[in-house]
Amino acid sequence: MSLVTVENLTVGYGGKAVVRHVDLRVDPGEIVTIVGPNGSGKTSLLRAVIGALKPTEGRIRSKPGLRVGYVPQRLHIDPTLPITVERFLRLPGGATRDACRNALEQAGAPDLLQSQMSGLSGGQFQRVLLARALMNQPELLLLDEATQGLDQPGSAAFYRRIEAVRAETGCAVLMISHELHVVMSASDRVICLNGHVCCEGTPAVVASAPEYRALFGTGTGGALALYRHDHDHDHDHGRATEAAE
Ligand SMILES: Nc1ncnc2c1ncn2[C@@H]1O[C@H](COP(=O)(O)OP(=O)(O)OP(=O)(O)O)[C@@H](O)[C@H]1O
Repeated sequence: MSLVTVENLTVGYGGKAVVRHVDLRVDPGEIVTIVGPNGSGKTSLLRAVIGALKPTEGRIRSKPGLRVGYVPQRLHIDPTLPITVERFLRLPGGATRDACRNALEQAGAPDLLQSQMSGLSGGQFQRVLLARALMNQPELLLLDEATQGLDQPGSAAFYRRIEAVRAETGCAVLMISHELHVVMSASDRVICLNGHVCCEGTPAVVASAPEYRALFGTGTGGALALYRHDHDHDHDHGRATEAAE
């Protein structure tokens, strides 16, 4: 059974539709990436999936009792507020210190427990947000451009961690990214959105689709070659994938 099924979804603001007639499915354990230009409705689609935006048409069905973890695009914390990572992670539901440690380890940031939130680098901050999303052992992890502001090696390392989390926990991932060339190797399926679904399929199929190239140009040719090179072999998802981090 799919974790989430979106059927003929239309959502918008003040009577103006920004996403029209979208079908989408996320199955257990798969990584699905949504790409699309600015303003194409990616965040609105994700907000509808988490129930924060009501459909004007169509419907969204979730597996009963589905545990979801959400990593937002950005989160503002008052820099003058003294709050440690542990306190931040324990805030919502009074989690134990061990649970915080485990989540930080899964997020690839095992040493940050006592760090001040205001002293974290951009990459560390995103790892902490990932840890927070992992606290309730989600079956579905939702990421909204979770690497915004990170440099390319930082983004690539983050997405390698996401792949490792999937391998370790078996969770499915639905994520938004501008950087198809960075997330390609971490994605099973890609959906290209521009108000509606322009094209979808494996990363290689989408990167070479005329609809995708019309939106993003042909500059992904090199990335596609890289992807093909990297994927000229079988994956062992059970193996640690972060040796290069
Ligand atoms: N709260 C809101 N009220 C009114 N319009 C909104 C609201 N949020 C988004 N929109 C509009 O909906 C459209 C889609 O926005 P959305 O944020 O979903 O796109 P996006 O693909 O995630 O963009 P980006 O890549 O820039 O983050 C945009 O035209 C935006 O201005």
